[in-house]
Amino acid sequence: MGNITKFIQGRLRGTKYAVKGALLLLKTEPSIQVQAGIGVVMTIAGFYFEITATEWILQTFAIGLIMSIEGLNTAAEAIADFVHPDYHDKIGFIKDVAAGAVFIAAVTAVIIGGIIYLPYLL
Ligand SMILES: Nc1ncnc2c1ncn2[C@@H]1O[C@H](COP(=O)(O)OP(=O)(O)OP(=O)(O)O)[C@@H](O)[C@H]1O
Repeated sequence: MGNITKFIQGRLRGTKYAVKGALLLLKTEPSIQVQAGIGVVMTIAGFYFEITATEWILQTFAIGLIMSIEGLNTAAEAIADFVHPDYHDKIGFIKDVAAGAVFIAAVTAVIIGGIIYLPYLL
């Protein structure tokens, strides 16, 4: 088998696991389910207000940003619980900063949403 074929097969396998992980997140993580729901509502709002292409890009980016960081937060929490199931200050720090990253993404998304929709509403 050629190197290129092996390379493509490896990438396809990687994509399969990545899709599996994304579906796992959507099936099992309440936070991601809420964010996906908000993403659907914002997409409907985008069609309703007929937002511009640039606004679609910003909105899609904001939704993707928050959901991907939430996924990393879930992974960090799972690693923390696996390596140290008991209470520990370091585990608390790891979980707090991971949650802080999601918060920063959420604030960013709210600001982007405000910039896009306030002119349509006012
Ligand atoms: N093992 C631990 N040691 C120290 N502090 C912890 C530990 N587990 C949780 N905490 C503290 O409790 C907070 C919440 O932790 P938890 O694992 O319940 O996350 P969560 O935000 O509720 O998770 P989810 O995203 O699943 O809702 C952490 O941010 C941390 O401050």
